[in-house]
Amino acid sequence: MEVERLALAGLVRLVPPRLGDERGFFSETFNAARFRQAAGTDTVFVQDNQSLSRQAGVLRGLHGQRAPFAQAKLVRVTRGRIFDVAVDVRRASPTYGRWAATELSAENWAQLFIPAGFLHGFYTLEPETEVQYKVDAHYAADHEIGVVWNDPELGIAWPLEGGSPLLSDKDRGLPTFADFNASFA
Ligand SMILES: Cc1cn([C@H]2C[C@H](O)[C@@H](COP(=O)(O)OP(=O)(O)O[C@H]3O[C@@H](C)C(=O)[C@@H](O)[C@H]3O)O2)c(=O)[nH]c1=O
Repeated sequence: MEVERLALAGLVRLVPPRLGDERGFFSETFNAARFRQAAGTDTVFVQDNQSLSRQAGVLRGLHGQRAPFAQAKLVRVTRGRIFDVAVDVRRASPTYGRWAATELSAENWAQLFIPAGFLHGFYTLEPETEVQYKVDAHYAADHEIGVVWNDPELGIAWPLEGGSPLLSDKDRGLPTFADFNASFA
């Protein structure tokens, strides 16, 4: 397994091996023991999620959940390609408010582990993009938190292609990072 630690502590990019033969390939996309060793975490996942985005230029994010339902996520792409982003909103973190990104695709087979305490979002770079991710806490609608994708203070360099991204109504209405911070004051 290829393991790369990204610039923000705890963020890990993993590429599990693919064993190819004339039929195609086989891959252990999640192996608890190998994952624990590679990511250096005791995370126990309790829910698997999948989304399909019909077109390139769909943006979902930036999302998280408040304690006690904060979620660590292990994200991968089984069809298409995304620009995947994590924003550090761990209150005591020296990198609070900083973001990191990596490309995940069905082709590169990479996964991103995002610890609890980050916001997560992605932008689809191809049509019919299928994202699958494991989370370590159940969905809790009344504990959802978020920040608007284009917040100027965060300054995420989304690789926008062809104008405005396609967003949900909920994501269009997310607060700025300043308002998000004020809600903790
Ligand atoms: C996230 C989630 C949503 N839902 C429901 C709520 C709603 O009716 C429908 C679609 O939800 P959303 O619009 O929030 O879906 P989406 O915008 O794809 O939200 C996801 O975005 C990415 C970036 C993440 O990191 C995820 O954790 C999640 O927040 O699915 C669940 O039932 N369980 C879940 O775990």
